[in-house]
Amino acid sequence: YNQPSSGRKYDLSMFDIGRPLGKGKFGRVYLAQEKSTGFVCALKTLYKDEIQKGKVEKQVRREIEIQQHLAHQNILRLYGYFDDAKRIFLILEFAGQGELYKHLQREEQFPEWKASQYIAQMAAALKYLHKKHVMHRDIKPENILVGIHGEIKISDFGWSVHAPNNRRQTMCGTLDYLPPEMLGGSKNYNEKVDLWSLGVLTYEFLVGRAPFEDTGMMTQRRICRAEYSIPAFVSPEAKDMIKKLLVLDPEKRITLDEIPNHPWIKKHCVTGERAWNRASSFKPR
Ligand SMILES: Cc1nn(C)cc1-c1nc2c(-c3cnn(Cc4cccc(C(=O)N5CCN(C)CC5)c4)c3)c(Cl)cnc2[nH]1
Repeated sequence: YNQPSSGRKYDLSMFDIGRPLGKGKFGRVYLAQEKSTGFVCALKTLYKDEIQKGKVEKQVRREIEIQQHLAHQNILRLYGYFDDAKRIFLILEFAGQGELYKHLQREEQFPEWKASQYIAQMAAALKYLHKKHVMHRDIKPENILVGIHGEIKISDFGWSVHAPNNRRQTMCGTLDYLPPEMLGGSKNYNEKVDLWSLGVLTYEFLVGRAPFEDTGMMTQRRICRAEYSIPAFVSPEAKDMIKKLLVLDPEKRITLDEIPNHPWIKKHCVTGERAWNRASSFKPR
């Protein structure tokens, strides 16, 4: 296929709309096929009145502006967008295995080899983002999709901004993933916020719940003190990785460059021959 390009002008009549794939706060996502090329994509519809009511025009504009200029295998592509009287349409990459949080709910916990490969892919995507001085700021399972080959793809750039950021953000949704430096509305933080969230994500992949999960105020207090415990079934290498990400001082967190060489990543990283064997012996569950 030749994929849609952001230079072209699109309208709804150019797509055959398929089944709904999911829904979010401001609209739904549909499976769609671009008629002239047969290209399969995900069409995300956002209702303009909902966006105005939710006062998130700036966020949507930023999501489009940022995601449109990104091209990485672990970041969901935004090929283009168009609008009609009532709706904005985002032409997104179709992720063949859907939403990661549903996989995590079904499996409860991921085996260490799978969690390790997911975190290696997240680190590669974040390294690409940070090189462009973009910080995501909302890394969590609900914002990650799974591609047809089981690779993960960061989606939903509604909270991403260009770093460094000194704008106050009203937070909604769970506090579980917020780093200490973003709590209490402090303004000056940088890309290292994504490293803390990567630590929370690693913990949740392996344990099946977030490390600071608690009632409102208690969650904030436990985050600010980095108060969490890791169950005994978690391997020493994985424990070490979590400990090196969930560090209060952003400057003391393990860096994205160091992650690929960490024992927990090297132990499960599958490349070359072994990757081929694993893939060819794959038996669907
Ligand atoms: C389902 C499914 N099954 N299979 C086999 C494949 C899929 C599939 N889904 C997608 C989806 C998809 C669909 N819904 N969603 C969830 C969704 C839908 C609409 C909006 C949101 C949303 O607002 N988000 C903001 C809040 N954060 C937390 C969250 C984001 C969020 C994403 C996309 Cl975008 C691309 N490819 C897909 N492939």
